[in-house]
This record gives sequence, structure tokens and C-alpha cells, in this order.
Amino acid sequence: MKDNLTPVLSVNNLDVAVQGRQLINDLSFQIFPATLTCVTGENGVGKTTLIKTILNQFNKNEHVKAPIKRSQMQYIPQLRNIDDDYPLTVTDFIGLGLQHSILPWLSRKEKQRVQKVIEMTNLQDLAKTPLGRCSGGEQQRVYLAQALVSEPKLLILDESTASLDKEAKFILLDVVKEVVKQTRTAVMFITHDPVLVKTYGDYDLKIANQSGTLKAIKEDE
Ligand SMILES: Nc1ncnc2c1ncn2[C@@H]1O[C@H](COP(=O)(O)OP(=O)(O)OP(=O)(O)O)[C@@H](O)[C@H]1O
Repeated sequence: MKDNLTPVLSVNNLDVAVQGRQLINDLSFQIFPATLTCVTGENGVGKTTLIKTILNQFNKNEHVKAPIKRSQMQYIPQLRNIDDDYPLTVTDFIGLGLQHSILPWLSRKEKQRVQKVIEMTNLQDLAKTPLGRCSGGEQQRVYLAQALVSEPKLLILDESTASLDKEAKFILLDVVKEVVKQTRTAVMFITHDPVLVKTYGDYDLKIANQSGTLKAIKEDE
């Protein structure tokens, strides 16, 4: 399919540095629709800084090119602290992910979009639950749903599974994989977990020794 051949993100000869310290040199890779690319490497090699650099330089120069708008790319950061008494329900929190028109309430179409992602992320039973009362794994699925409601073409997850137990990790990644399949969204997933890379990844972008290599993990079934 022609659509598969157009990368959703092209990184070209990108240098990644923090506070004048070079972390990655001359990095080039492409991300294609409907694929899940794991971003791996030891602690401190610069994975999160790479993502921040991509976000900062997005379509601003030849190093980070994408045929999509910045608003079609969503980033779910590593840490979010939600208080136990955080009052917004799962549904309302997901609705915050919509780029609102001038109206302060959701249109019928927007409500349908929220409903669709609730189903996609298996959150039906929690729709009316305050987010603060959801478990860590459930909260991660809610963040995912909030990011999905704007129908991104590229979604970046930064260690979304780091604090989750094994079962919750697999539940989350099953949902992510299904989203990739159904919506053709490209996903970049920063992780340290080799089992998740092997089970769910299509590609592994491995960062080591200040450089990165992208390898296919397995043939498509
Ligand atoms: N704002 C900052 N100021 C100074 N140093 C920073 C800053 N952000 C990150 N660093 C340093 O840059 C290096 C890369 O950090 P980064 O978070 O990108 O690594 P990482 O590969 O994502 O690590 P981890 O897997 O542990 O999350 C680390 O040595 C970190 O301490």
C-alpha cells in the first residue's frame, strides 16, 4: 500500500545534546504508519532527550521532517502524579484531549469520539470513575485514551509500563498493538523491557555508544 511507504517521521543526521553535552551523534531513522517501534538502550543514553529534541525540532529544520502537523503527534510523558482524590472522571479526563472549538462543552461528534476511544482502550467499566481511584495500569490506559482522542498519526509513549506489574504491562501493550492495527497510528515506545520489545515491537531503535540503529524485530505475520 502506497500509504505504508511514506514515513510519518524522518529523522536525518540529528545530533542530540543536553546542556552542551553530546548524547547521540548523527542519528537517522524513519518511522512508518501502522508500526510499533521500541526505543531501547541503557539508562541515561538519551532516549527521553531524543524524544524531546524531536518534539522541539519538529518540522523546524531538515533534521526532523514529517508530513503531519505537530498537533497530529501525541506524547505521553514518563511520569504524571495523579492525587488519589483527583476528581475528574475517566470520561471527562479523556475529553480534555480534544482540541476544543470555542464551545466549552463537547459536541455530539466529540462525545462519540470519546466513546470510541473508551471502547478501544477497554475503559467502559471505569468511564464514570474518578481518575484518582483508578489503578496505575488503568491510569496509563486513560492517558493513552486521552492522547488517542485527537486521532494522532504518531504517538510516543515514554516508559508507560515502567511502574506496572507484568499483567498490567501486557494489558496496556495489547491495547496499543490493537490501536496500531485499527487506526494505523505509528507508535514509538521507550522501554527497558526486552520481553515487551520481542512480543510487541516491529522495530527496535537501539541507542548505544552515542549512536542509534533501527532493526526489524520480526517479519509481519
Ligand atoms: N535537563 C537536563 N539537564 C542536564 N542533564 C540532563 C537533563 N536531562 C537529562 N540530562 C542527562 O542527560 C542524560 C540522558 O538523559 P535521558 O533522560 O535522555 O536518558 P534516558 O536514556 O531516557 O534514560 P532512562 O532510561 O534512565 O530514562 C542523562 O545523563 C541525564 O542525567
